[in-house]
This record gives sequence, C-alpha cells and structure tokens, in this order.
Amino acid sequence: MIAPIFRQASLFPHWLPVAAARPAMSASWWQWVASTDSLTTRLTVAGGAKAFRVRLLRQTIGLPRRDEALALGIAPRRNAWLREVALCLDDTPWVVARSVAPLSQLQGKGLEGLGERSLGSWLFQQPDLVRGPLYVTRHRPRFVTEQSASLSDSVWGRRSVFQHSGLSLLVQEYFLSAMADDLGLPSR
Ligand SMILES: C=C(O[C@@H]1C=C(C(=O)O)C=C[C@H]1O)C(=O)O
Repeated sequence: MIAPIFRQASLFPHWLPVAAARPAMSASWWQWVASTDSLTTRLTVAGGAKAFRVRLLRQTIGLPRRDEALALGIAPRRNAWLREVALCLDDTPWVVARSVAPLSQLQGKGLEGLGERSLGSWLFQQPDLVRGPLYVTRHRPRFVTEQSASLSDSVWGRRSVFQHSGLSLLVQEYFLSAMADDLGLPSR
C-alpha cells in the first residue's frame, strides 16, 4: 500500500534519497530507478528490436539552476556546460536527461563534440568513474516543458553526480509515461 503522502507530487520533496522513495515505488520501477549501471545499455536491451537514439535537444553554456549548482557544489551564478537530450526508442522518447558540468573541469574531455552520441556510453568507458548517491523526484522535468507536453510527462526522475578524472557531472534522468506504456510498467 502506498502511503497517502506520496500520492501527490506536491507533497513529495523535490529530491529524496532513492531508498526513502522506495515505499512509493513499484518493484518494476525500482529496477529502473535504483539501477546504477549504464541506462543507455539498459534502454537498448529493453527496447529489443527498436532502435535506440539520443536526440540532442540543447547543448549550451549557461547558468545552472540553483539546486543543480548546490548538487555540484559550485557557485550558482557561474556559467556551466548544459546538455539536454531525449533518449528514444524507434523515435519515441522514453527518457529525457539534463546534464550539468562546471566549465572549468571540461578541458580535454572532448564533451563539446559529443553530439548525438550517448554521454553514458562515454562515461561508463572511463575506468576511474565513481557514481555518487541517487536522488529521486516525482516532479516533472522543467527544462522541457516549453518544448513538448509528452517530453515532460514523467513518472519518476532521478539524479546523481558522476566523478571522473577531476570532472563532476550531474546527470538528471526522467522516465516518461511513453516508456511505461511501451514496456507495460505500472503508473508508479
Ligand atoms: C548516464 C548515462 O547517460 C545517458 C545519456 C545521456 C546523454 O547522452 O546526454 C544523458 C543521460 C543518460 O541517460 C547512462 O547511460 O547511464
């Protein structure tokens, strides 16, 4: 039984440690949200015969949101590298993601030229990669709301900070209703 406090996104804190969100989550969604290996690989496998593709929505230099700067431990009014993508199966977005990194840490990493290649595929090839704790939200991804209603129709969102060779990268991923529909996953 799901505790009543979790029924409304407005009563669910913006970001909760993943273990604290577990009572509100079905076992099937837990398998996705609490996983710490490559989401790109998981989506490719779950998609079966469907083609996996990263659709680049926006890659730019701009101000992080305040909560993003806090998560990275950087000054909120400093420009950062921002990347927003939709992870699609047969052109249907299943996940939207927004990644943020401090500009000063990007030198020599080659991320500017990543384009529609998966950031995850690159990250998980790095031998010294360390992933920080996962946090979960029921709120929708605000960064895509102006672009399309279906891109912001999320079931769960999660985020964590990756560390690799002096780079801290905040990766935020929102699992969309279209993914739940295609995979027959529950509404929560
Ligand atoms: C972190 C991963 O990378 C994925 C790919 C992303 C991209 O290309 O921008 C963004 C977030 C992820 O969903 C992963 O595969 O686990």
